Amino acid sequence: MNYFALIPAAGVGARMAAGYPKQYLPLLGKPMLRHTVEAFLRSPLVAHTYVVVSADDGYADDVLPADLDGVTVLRCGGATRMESIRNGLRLLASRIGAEDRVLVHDAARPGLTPELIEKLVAEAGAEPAGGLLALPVVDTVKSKRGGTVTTTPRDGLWLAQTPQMFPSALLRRALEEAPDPDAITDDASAVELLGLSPRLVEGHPRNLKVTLPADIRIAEMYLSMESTQ
Ligand SMILES: Nc1ccn([C@@H]2O[C@H](COP(=O)(O)OP(=O)(O)OP(=O)(O)O)[C@@H](O)[C@H]2O)c(=O)n1
Ligand SMILES: C[C@](O)(CO)[C@H](O)COP(=O)(O)O
Repeated sequence: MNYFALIPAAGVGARMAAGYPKQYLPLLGKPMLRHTVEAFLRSPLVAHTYVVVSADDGYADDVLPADLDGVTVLRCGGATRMESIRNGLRLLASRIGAEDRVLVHDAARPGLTPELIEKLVAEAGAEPAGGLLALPVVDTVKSKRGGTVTTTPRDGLWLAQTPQMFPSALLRRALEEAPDPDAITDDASAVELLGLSPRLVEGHPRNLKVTLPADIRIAEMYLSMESTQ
């Protein structure tokens, strides 16, 4: 069994509003996507990394040149994150075996480390339903429906991170059969819809998703620190 990384990197970064896709923003002088890919290139567990970009992407060839070993750029991005992943899996059907594990990881989470990849694989590599990094909720959680505000018990609540790792055949089936792919914001939820429970593996705050302008400084702070502890 081999482990492959699949990185959706075809988003436009509307909430970042940088004027170009946020995965190419410099963090400590290096493009975000390059930080993200390097976490997988540094991991001895990962056989190969595939990055999905949009067909008209004008940045990826500079950030991930063709002579960079261990990574392949696929120009098959879709209109949503789910579509980009599904298109990537379709292209890779002959290269990734049914029981091989696919680690889907957002380009926009550059704080991932080889140690976090190793932890995910150690704790969920043998799980038939796969697993994902996630963080237990530590704040008090409020719900607002119309004008009514209530407090939701935080026991058992987790915030999903990536990588999210599944046997490739299971992930393919989950994404192909998802009734409303637009409503699915992570891969695990497609697997949950098949009646399965992916394992939650505690991640780390450094693996934040860079979404808003304020996240850039936080990501740079974590990237300047060596340890995940
Ligand atoms: N059509 C899309 C949309 C998103 N993504 C990727 O999915 C990850 C998580 O998405 P998000 O943070 O929402 O990125 P964007 O869609 O770029 O951001 P926004 O929603 O603010 O436009 C990112 O690595 C993004 O590049 C993708 O591959 N294809
Ligand atoms: C996959 C994800 O990063 C898990 O937290 C998240 O669901 C992506 O969400 P977004 O709506 O694309 O920002």
